[in-house]
Amino acid sequence: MTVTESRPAAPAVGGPVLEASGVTMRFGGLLAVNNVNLTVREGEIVGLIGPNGAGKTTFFNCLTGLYKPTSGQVRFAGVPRKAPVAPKRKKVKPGQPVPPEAAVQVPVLPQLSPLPPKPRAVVRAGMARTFQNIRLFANMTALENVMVGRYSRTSAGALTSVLHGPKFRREEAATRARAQELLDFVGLGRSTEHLARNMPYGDQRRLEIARALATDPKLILLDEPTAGMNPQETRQAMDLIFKIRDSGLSVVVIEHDMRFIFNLCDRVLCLVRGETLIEGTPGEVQSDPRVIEAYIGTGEDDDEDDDDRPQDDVTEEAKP
Ligand SMILES: Nc1ncnc2c1ncn2[C@@H]1O[C@H](COP(=O)(O)OP(=O)(O)OP(=O)(O)O)[C@@H](O)[C@H]1O
Repeated sequence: MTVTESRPAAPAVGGPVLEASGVTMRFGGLLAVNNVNLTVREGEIVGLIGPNGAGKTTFFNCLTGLYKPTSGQVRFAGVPRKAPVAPKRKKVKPGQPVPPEAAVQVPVLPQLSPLPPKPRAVVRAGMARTFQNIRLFANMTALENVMVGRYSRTSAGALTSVLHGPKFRREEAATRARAQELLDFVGLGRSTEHLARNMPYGDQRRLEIARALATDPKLILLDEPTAGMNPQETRQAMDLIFKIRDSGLSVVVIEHDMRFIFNLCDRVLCLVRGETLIEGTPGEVQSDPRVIEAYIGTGEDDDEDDDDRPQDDVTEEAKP
């Protein structure tokens, strides 16, 4: 398995941004992730590979704080990560008047796919992520999708934005301008007014990245960013990730496409059955016979001609 091509020279790598030590995650009796360590430095692109069910997404979820690991620790910018905690609701006894704050109904956005729990908690930590399945707001334009990502960064917040309060109006112009800038950055500058549901698949993935970037993260985590892409879209996705890295961010990426990973990443962590098989440079990982062995018999390959493009992914997820 030798698939490394020439890649742009990486800028100097800085200090640790993300440090995971001894991360373990159990689901009942199932040990999905077992004692995994990973350090991601400033300006680094780190790949996470492994056969199906190896624990990649679970580990990702522990890194972002979506899951609280059963044991181990994740530090971001030196600060321990905490899993998001749902806000407590005031209990109302039967027969008692409902307090105004409990009676407020959050307006339903023109729906939309489900958002992960407490995305703002992840954002506040300076991390952003995309998901395996595209989670765009199908009936919103590209610009609106990115603006929604940006609202998690503004003091007005998503609720105020929907209600069009005065604070929202003050911030809207800046939000719109930044969203346009990000669309230009990911190569979607001409698709501003296109509805997400009508955009080509590769563009939808770019749009997701633009929305994640709208939160001004220091680290972006991409879960299978090229799933279902054709070779040209995959090449463009690689160029975009290099561009993101060159803009000063660190990147962690899960992918099944080995050619993509080995050409993109500075370091690669290979998980098998929840445990670290090897962590090293692309050269070290791709020449390790255990990595090849781990994939044999799984039915997985890195054939770029496979047409596994999900159809109507965005509309399926985001149907009203
Ligand atoms: N919420 C959950 N509850 C119970 N088991 C889970 C849960 N999430 C994942 N698992 C199990 O944990 C193991 C690791 O799953 P995970 O999705 O992290 O693997 P993966 O490497 O990301 O796989 P794939 O490449 O197929 O996405 C699998 O056996 C999976 O069935």
